[in-house]
Amino acid sequence: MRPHGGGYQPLTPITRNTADTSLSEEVVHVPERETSFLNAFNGARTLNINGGTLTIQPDGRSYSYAYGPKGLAGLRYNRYALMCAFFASIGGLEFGYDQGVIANVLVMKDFIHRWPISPLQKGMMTAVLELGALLGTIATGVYTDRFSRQNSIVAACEVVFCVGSAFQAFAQNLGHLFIGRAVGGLGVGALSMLAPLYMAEISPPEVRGSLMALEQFSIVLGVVFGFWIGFMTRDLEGSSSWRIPLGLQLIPGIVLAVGCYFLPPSPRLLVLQGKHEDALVSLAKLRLRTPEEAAGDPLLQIELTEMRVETALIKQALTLEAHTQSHMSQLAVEWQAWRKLWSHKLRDRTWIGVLIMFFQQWSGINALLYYGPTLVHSIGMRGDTVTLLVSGGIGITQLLAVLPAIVWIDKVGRRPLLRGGSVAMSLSHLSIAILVILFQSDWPAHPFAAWLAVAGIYSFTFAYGVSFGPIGWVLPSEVFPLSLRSKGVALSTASNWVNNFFIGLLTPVVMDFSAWMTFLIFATACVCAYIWSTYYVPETANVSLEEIDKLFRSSAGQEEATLKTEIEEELGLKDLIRELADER
Ligand SMILES: O[C@H]1[C@H](O)[C@@H](O)[C@H](O)[C@@H](O)[C@H]1O
Repeated sequence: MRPHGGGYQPLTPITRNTADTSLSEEVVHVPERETSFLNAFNGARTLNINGGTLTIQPDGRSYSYAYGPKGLAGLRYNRYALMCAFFASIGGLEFGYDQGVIANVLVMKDFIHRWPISPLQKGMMTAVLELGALLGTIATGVYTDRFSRQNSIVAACEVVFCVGSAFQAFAQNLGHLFIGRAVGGLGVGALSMLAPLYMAEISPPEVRGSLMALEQFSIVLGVVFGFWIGFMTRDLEGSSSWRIPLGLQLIPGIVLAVGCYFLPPSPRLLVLQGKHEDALVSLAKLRLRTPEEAAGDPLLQIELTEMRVETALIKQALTLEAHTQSHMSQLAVEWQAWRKLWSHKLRDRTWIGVLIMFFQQWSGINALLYYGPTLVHSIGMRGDTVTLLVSGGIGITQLLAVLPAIVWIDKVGRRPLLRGGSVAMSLSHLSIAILVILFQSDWPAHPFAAWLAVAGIYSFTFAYGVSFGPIGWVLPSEVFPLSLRSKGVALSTASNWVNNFFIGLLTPVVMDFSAWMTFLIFATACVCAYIWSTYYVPETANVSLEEIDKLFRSSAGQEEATLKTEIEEELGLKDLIRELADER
């Protein structure tokens, strides 16, 4: 028997008013043809519930649900969640915009004339934002669960980001610019983890990947805007050439901060904070149900109960630890929570969060974004064409590539995209390395080979853009349990910033030493990424966030599994599924 008084309040059992729902067994709308095909073999039943489906396996216990079809078609059924996710992703736009704009600003005539800084200082100007972002990410991981997700986003935008951008745009000396970038970085870091976190928490399982890939869409849209706006203003007279593009980033920051007041709160965070009624209201809104429908809708009840089960499970575990923690300082409790991410139960997931960002960065995308022009320069191309072709082109290619990712990520799943993407990325790097070895001594005599190398850059970028680009922002928010999700995502985002920082630092050094070796290093990283995604990454597509626990069951322990089953029984989840399974 599970010990009682274990720290979670038993909740009112689920009461379902079937009269309010359109529950029918005859399959009016099955999300996937394969599902019904498979069902015919394994005896699973698919029930249609208010436009969504619940598939119950013959054991009467395992189930999966969806509010609509998978992939793009499902977005129509989740248009409100889509709108909210799209809005939250403006946080990513800010992040990409800075990357796009800074490359242009640092080479603008007025800027160089006013502040003739050394290459090292230029590097520091870029890196200080990354370091600020790293700090912002970790700090957000510490504090965010105490507030609503919207308030955290507003704080990141208003207080930190807007102050940072204003400092940059109105800078009177280098110090202002430096401070502006460091402070702005704090906000960028906070937003880069808060937006995916919120998006994962409001998304239904069947379109979660597509909705979350919007983060990457916004980041690269930001890169494209930043690059082209900087490109257009760079010949303006005086400081407006760089003040305008730096100042323009205030606009999306303000739009996001104001719009946040209209976003529904994250139902998962509300459950974690014990506000179950509010969570149901928010969930109903997100799933396009009226409050009256919500009370009797089995899909909503299942989703909400799964969240309650997980929270109860965590609280239970925390109560067992409370004894140890009662004499600990706040700081020690916080430290304990971070350490838990590396406990044997959770470290598989933590590695996934950290490594996906490691491989995303070591694929070499930012080496191309930051130093691509230098590279293409070395293969005999000059002037504006170079910058346009590489920096401008890479942004646009990434933007185009994210579209198929949005369509496929839930249909074919995360793993096939990661595996296919890493093969294509390593082949592209490898061919560039070979071309460099063969023709570096005389590029002008081999224009075809030079263009082939440019094609290699583009094919790499496209492969990255459908795989590690978007999935780097999807996977971390999916794999962690509710109580540690914000810290886990913070750690994974921190891995993005740390590796991003090292790539920026090391690429010019290695490139200077040997261009082909640089590409070979990236090719090797992509081969490792292939092995890793094949053997270590579980498929999280179409699984609810709470059910993802099962994918890691191997490391979660039998004791916890039994406890979970008991809590599911107690909160009525099992009864609800059984009742639905028996209903004729
Ligand atoms: O996903 C993004 C995106 O691909 C950006 O272009 C890149 O600069 C970032 O570092 C990365 O995290």
